[in-house]
Amino acid sequence: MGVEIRVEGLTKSFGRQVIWQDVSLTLPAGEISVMLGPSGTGKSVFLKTLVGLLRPDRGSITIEGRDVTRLRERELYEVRKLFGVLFQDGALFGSMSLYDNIAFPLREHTRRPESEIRRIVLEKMDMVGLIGAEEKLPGEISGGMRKRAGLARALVLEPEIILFDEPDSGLDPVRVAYLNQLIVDLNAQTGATFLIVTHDIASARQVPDNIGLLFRRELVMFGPRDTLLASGEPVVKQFLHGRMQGPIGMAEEKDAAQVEQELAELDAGEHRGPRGGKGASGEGVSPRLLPSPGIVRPPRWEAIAEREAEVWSREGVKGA
Ligand SMILES: Nc1ncnc2c1ncn2[C@@H]1O[C@H](COP(=O)(O)OP(=O)(O)OP(=O)(O)O)[C@@H](O)[C@H]1O
Repeated sequence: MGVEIRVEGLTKSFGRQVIWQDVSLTLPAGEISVMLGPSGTGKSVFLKTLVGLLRPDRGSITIEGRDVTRLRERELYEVRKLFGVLFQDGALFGSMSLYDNIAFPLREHTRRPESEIRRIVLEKMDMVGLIGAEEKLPGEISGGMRKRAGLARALVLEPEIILFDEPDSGLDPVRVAYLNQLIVDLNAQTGATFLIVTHDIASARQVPDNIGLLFRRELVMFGPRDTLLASGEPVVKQFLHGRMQGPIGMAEEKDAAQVEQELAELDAGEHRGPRGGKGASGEGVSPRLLPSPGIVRPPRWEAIAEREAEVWSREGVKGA
């Protein structure tokens, strides 16, 4: 399971405001990719464009041989069945129990009998650790549980692609750690292609196979996690290490002279940034989060390990 998404030359603007231009990348089938970028760089717009909710100005999005940007509403409806989406707040119906919320896509899009719906809903609730909470209303549970319920709902139609819009927003670090493990486990179990938009650097460092970074209306870089973690590109480095020093400013991009001075200071070791020294900001290629014991790992995990070892030896970076 899991399908590839090939994006070529994609440009999106609203009126005269260009959001991003000439974005090209391939989300490999069955892998986890993360899209990073400062606020307002159009990450959510990117997700909406992939599912055909927004039309780009130019470019193509190829999924199973079809270009999403050129499909009519009827065909788009079919392609959308390949997708499961986890919205920021879980997007649950407040007046429905968790069970009914999770059953909703099955009742809406299939003619399956209630007995089968029950089997599927309970299976997905079990996968996300929500057994026993079937009758709860969304307002009666924590934010973390709501996200997991949203995830169970995104899973019921067995999608080939799952899009996560800031799954970790509003969660404490422990809940984020559990959610990350759940994401890695679900990816190994379902084999679906995952794309996660997040601001959480720790998650971006450990969870994905691939990382992309949007900045200044461009896709600065997209590639294997280990390549980006070892990258010397100033924007990538600043973002992945959560530093103030670098091209990304508080509200606006900084001028070139200021960036140069900050980077020179950093190199000279005069200024270690808000999080302290090298180790504290987690530099280097940190290890991948592995699927939990007992979960059968898809064959690609071996290839990932080989690829990472290759980068480590090329970059001379030691994995932890
Ligand atoms: N439907 C729309 N019409 C006009 N402008 C829009 C529309 N949707 C988004 N925008 C604009 O596109 C830009 C990017 O928005 P988007 O929400 O995708 O950013 P983001 O990177 O997801 O931000 P954040 O990280 O803060 O969630 C913003 O300037 C926003 O105002």
